This record gives sequence, structure tokens and C-alpha cells, in this order.
Amino acid sequence: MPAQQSPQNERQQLRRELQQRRLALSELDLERAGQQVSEHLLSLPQVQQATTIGGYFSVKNELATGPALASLLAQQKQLALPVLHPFCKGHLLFLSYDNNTRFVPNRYQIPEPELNCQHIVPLAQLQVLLVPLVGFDAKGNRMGMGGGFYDRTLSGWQQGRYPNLLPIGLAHNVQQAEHIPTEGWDVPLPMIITPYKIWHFSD
Ligand SMILES: Nc1nc2c(c(=O)[nH]1)N(C=O)[C@@H](CNc1ccc(C(=O)N[C@@H](CCC(=O)O)C(=O)O)cc1)CN2
Ligand SMILES: Nc1ncnc2c1ncn2[C@@H]1O[C@H](COP(=O)(O)OP(=O)(O)OP(=O)(O)O)[C@@H](O)[C@H]1O
Repeated sequence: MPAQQSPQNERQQLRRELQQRRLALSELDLERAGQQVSEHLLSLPQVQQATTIGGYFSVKNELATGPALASLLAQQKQLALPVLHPFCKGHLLFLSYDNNTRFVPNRYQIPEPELNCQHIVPLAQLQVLLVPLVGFDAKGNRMGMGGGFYDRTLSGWQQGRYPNLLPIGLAHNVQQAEHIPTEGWDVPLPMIITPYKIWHFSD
């Protein structure tokens, strides 16, 4: 082991540790967490007022979005889910999602809506974007799967291009870390929801 770790190695090690933590959760933990986060989310005025919301299709031990997406659909919200951009590497597109959506697995085996240009929902149309987290800290710094997909998605928001958009990170309690090391491209979140609480970080 070298005495001095590179920042990338440190990040990778922390990512693995945080992934391990959520892998230790039971089926019951996962189910309860999804329900509790859904309740917190639906209690927010920003969500109640939103007409169009970006979610994610949760897999494995990610914070389950099933309960939240089902409730939001029942409330007639327009929903959109991420799709890996077919030629703009590292970028996401958001495609509308309803009970008729056909899903196809992407390169990471995550189901995504079948690509159809007519179903693209521009980021500017979303009022809320649910962001999947691997880890977070008490300052709102986030860590994802390591592809930089959400960093790229959020960079325009950070630059003020989407003033009507509220990104909200979703995570299990155990995904909180003492300190998430950040790089220049990392975008801290204004809000994170865990089963325990709603964290507000802006102002
Ligand atoms: N549900 C969900 N959808 C999402 C994301 C996410 O984090 N969760 N993404 C957020 O960016 C994008 C996909 N990003 C990903 C980036 C890297 C890997 C990846 O490296 N997977 C490894 C397995 C890693 C592990 O399980 O620990 C692999 O396939 O080998 C997966 C997804 C878009 N859709
Ligand atoms: N705005 C950006 N423009 C160009 N490259 C970027 C940008 N944001 C991140 N990247 C690249 O993406 C890679 C992964 O970033 P990082 O480790 O922060 O991922 P992450 O935040 O865990 O993943 P995600 O954003 O998908 O949840 C970095 O190596 C970085 O070079």
C-alpha cells in the first residue's frame, strides 16, 4: 500500500465501502426505506406543486423509487426517467414514463425507457429531479456510481440554466459519510432525503 493515496483511489475506496453498506440492508429495510422516502418526498410543497418530475429506475439496493413513482403517477404528475445518451458519451437524456412505457436494459443492466425521440423531456421542463446516491455528507456533497452522469446533468443547473429545477438526492441513512472528497466537477445538492430526514443545504 502506498503511503499517499491518490484522490481517485480514495474516492473509489469510499464508493466501495458505501456500496457495501447498502448491500447489507435487508429486504425489509429496503422496502421500508422506499416507503419512508416516498412519504417525505410527497410532503414537500415543491413536489406537490411540480407538474413534471425526473426519477430513476432503482436497481439492487439503491433507495427504492417504486413507491414514490407510483404515488406521483397516481397524482397525474408527468414523470421522466434517465436514458444513457446514444452518442453523447457520459450524458443522460430524460424520457417520459407512464404505465405503458416499454423498458430495455442499458449497458449497466438498468432498465430504461425504449429510445423514442418523441418521448424526450428536456431538463428545462423538470421542476424536480431525483438523483440516485451512493454516498453523501452533511454538506450536501454527493457521490454516485462513478460515471459522472449526474455531475454532467447537474452542471447546467449549477450554472443557473434551470432556475425552476430542484435536484433532490435520495439515499439510505447508512450512505451518509463523514466527508465526501470532491473535485471541481462535483455539484453539491440543495436537498437530500433519507428515511430519517429531509436535509436542506441551500442558504
Ligand atoms: N437506477 C439508476 N439509474 C441510473 C443511474 C444510477 O446510479 N442508478 N445512473 C447514475 O449515474 C446512470 C447510470 N450510471 C451508471 C454508472 C456506472 C455503473 C457501473 O459502473 N456499474 C458497475 C457495477 C457497479 C456496482 O454494482 O457496484 C458495472 O456495471 O460493472 C452503473 C450505472 C443512469 N441511470
Ligand atoms: N461536468 C463534467 N464534464 C466533463 N466530465 C465530467 C463532468 N463531471 C464529471 N465528469 C467526469 O466523470 C467522471 C466521474 O465523476 P465522479 O467520480 O464524480 O462520478 P459520480 O459523481 O460518482 O457519478 P454520477 O455523477 O454518475 O453519479 C470523472 O472522472 C470526471 O472526469
